Amino acid sequence: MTRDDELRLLPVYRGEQIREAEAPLIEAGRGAELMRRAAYGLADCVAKILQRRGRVYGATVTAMVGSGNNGADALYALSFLRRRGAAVRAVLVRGCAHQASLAAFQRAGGRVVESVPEPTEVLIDAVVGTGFSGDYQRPQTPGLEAALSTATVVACDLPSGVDADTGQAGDGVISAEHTVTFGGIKQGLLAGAGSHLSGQLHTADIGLGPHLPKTLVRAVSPHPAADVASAGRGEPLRSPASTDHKYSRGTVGIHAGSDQFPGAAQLSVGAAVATGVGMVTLVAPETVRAHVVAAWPETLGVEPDQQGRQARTGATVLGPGLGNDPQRLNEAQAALEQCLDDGSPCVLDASGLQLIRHQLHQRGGLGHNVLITPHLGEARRIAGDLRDQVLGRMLATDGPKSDPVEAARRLSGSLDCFVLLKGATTVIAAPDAEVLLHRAQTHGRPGVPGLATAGTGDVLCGILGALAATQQGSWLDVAAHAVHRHTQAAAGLDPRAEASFGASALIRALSPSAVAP
Ligand SMILES: NC(=O)C1=CN([C@@H]2O[C@H](COP(=O)(O)OP(=O)(O)OC[C@H]3O[C@@H](n4cnc5c(N)ncnc54)[C@H](OP(=O)(O)O)[C@@H]3O)[C@@H](O)[C@H]2O)[C@@H](O)CC1
Ligand SMILES: Nc1ncnc2c1ncn2[C@@H]1O[C@H](COP(=O)(O)OP(=O)(O)O)[C@@H](O)[C@H]1O
Repeated sequence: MTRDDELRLLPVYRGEQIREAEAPLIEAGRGAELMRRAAYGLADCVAKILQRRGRVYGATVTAMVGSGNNGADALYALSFLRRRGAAVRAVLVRGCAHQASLAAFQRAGGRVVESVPEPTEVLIDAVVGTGFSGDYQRPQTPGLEAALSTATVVACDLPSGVDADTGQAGDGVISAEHTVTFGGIKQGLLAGAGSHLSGQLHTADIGLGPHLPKTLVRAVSPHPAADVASAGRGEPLRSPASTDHKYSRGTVGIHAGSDQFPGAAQLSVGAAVATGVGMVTLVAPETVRAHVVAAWPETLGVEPDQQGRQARTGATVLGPGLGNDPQRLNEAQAALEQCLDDGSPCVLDASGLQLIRHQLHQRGGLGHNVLITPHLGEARRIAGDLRDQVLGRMLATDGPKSDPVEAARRLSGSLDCFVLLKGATTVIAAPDAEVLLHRAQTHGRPGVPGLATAGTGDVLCGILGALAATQQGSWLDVAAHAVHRHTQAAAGLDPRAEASFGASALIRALSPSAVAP
């Protein structure tokens, strides 16, 4: 287990990087050893699932086996399971299979079948792994659909038909409850559709460690693969010193809310207060301030035209609920320019993202003190402003070029700022091409769907502002902690992922002792 203020960072690879790492070992004649280790890892995971369901001896395990090495891993895994007394079956989806593994499977007592037998307790999906290309059609094997409603599905390396790099997947891909991935976590298991199709992730160490390249992409954990030997630790959060006063602890200024959207200010301010910060200043019109200060009396309210006379805050949040009021946007523009001049951390969210276009004209980019936090739709609008069609295609939800990881990286490079692309997996990209992926999950399983509700982005802004004001790390570390806290609070509120809470409940979950609005 990690401490709350500490994050595990796990390396994440593209399929090609794993293949390159395997190549010297295969050339040295160690391909069979890699495969045995992969198969052992898969069999071990399946055996644990069977033990939880009852017992391994006598259980039925069926694999959908393709003609490449991915299918071979499954055939060897079935041979291991046969030795522990399981009844093992293989459907040869392409009519043929890797010869040595098929021979071993049959020697062990496994049976090749034409349909998925009933009952099948665990179904292994091993049609295609990193060798996948083109379109994927789900096998039309008799009994498969029936088995999918009762069996636990375990994907071998990655669900068949998921792109190992982008996570893109067609309709036919079978959703796995578990994926046992070999050598290192593939990007496609955490991005795009792959992030929810892959289920709970397990990493089998097949000895590639010294051959794996340094990767610029890492996953923010905890998740069950946190036992990966190469896991690193993120910067821990700094607690306030006993000698701190409110100014030295860190102050955040939030430009949020309008007559149309006063609630956004309340959510951002409340989240900043609950996260913990020396002082929260809200820059907003009187009607909004009255509303927010009634809920959070510790807030310092400032009239927008007085903002220049206030002491500067350590971090600034610009955007939640500002709407399209030109005056409010001009005020936010002035605050942004001040941040760009003094280099203090600044978050641009929601309406604040409209300020980007002007800055591009003026300065050609934003700067490394700025973090923008678009969701996919907002990122597509920015791609339009940039007239970047390639980026637009990468940001399509399910188009052939959809690639959220590369999209966030490209946006970060174009704007010369940090990018936090929100979604079920949040992608945090730095201008130097480093990327952190945070898959929202509950007990290791993908999905905190309760976050899909209006106002949770405003809460995230408040957390980001408070952490930026009180921490010294780079935006990459601060944003990872913020997204993690946000998701943990939601998962804690909603352990069964029933999506039954509103954004204001998240604030109380961040700090139960914060005054309830
Ligand atoms: N290298 C190693 O030693 C190690 C590799 N390891 C394992 O190997 C996996 C990679 O194995 P791989 O390279 O054999 O590719 P793989 O994923 O089995 O796919 C090739 C097969 O898929 C088929 N196919 C392709 N596209 C398709 C489609 N659209 N729809 C349907 N089928 C399609 C293609 O058929 P074809 O089109 O050529 O007839 C071919 O038969 C990797 O994920 C890991 O599990 C581990 O054991 C560690 C050691
Ligand atoms: N299905 C989901 N699973 C996990 N997190 C989600 C999901 N949908 C949305 N989120 C998270 O919820 C937040 C929503 O932010 P945003 O769309 O800006 O909301 P709003 O503008 O209404 O406050 C983001 O942090 C996003 O990552």
